[in-house]
Amino acid sequence: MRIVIASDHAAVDLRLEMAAEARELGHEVTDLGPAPGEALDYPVNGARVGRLVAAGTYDLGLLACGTGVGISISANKVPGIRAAVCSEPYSARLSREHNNTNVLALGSRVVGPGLARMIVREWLAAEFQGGRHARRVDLITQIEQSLDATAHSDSSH
Ligand SMILES: O=C(CO)[C@H](O)[C@H](O)[C@H](O)COP(=O)(O)O
Repeated sequence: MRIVIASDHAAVDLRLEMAAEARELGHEVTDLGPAPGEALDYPVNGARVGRLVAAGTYDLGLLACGTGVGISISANKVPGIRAAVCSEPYSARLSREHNNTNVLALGSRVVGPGLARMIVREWLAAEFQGGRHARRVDLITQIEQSLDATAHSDSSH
């Protein structure tokens, strides 16, 4: 898959680790930086990755900042982006299988390099399961499009 990756200044080392894992798994990875020592505010790269994935230039995005929170919030402001910040592999896998996430964010001050690689591996291996999950992801899209569908939705199983 075509993957775009970026971070802020707080997560350069973790980003390089994540990129290496994705490349070792055979993915084509484009790294938007920043370079070590360069200061960069997380919304800038959260939005850049979000826009590139939403436009279809890349299939998936990987992000990292100190906690993964700020950069995932930023990516999620781009319509079409479902970014999840994860600190263990189970949520990462389920975020793909159930929520069809297209961006994964990690925190360099939260997870170490080994765990980060495991989370990235799990997320990239997982596939959206569709079915009842597709209905829910469609509802998320409708919220994004201000259609207010959740106000009238049947929330039964
Ligand atoms: O945005 C964050 C929290 O969601 C990240 O942790 C940032 O990397 C952090 O705020 C950067 O802080 P710093 O003081 O500039 O290192």
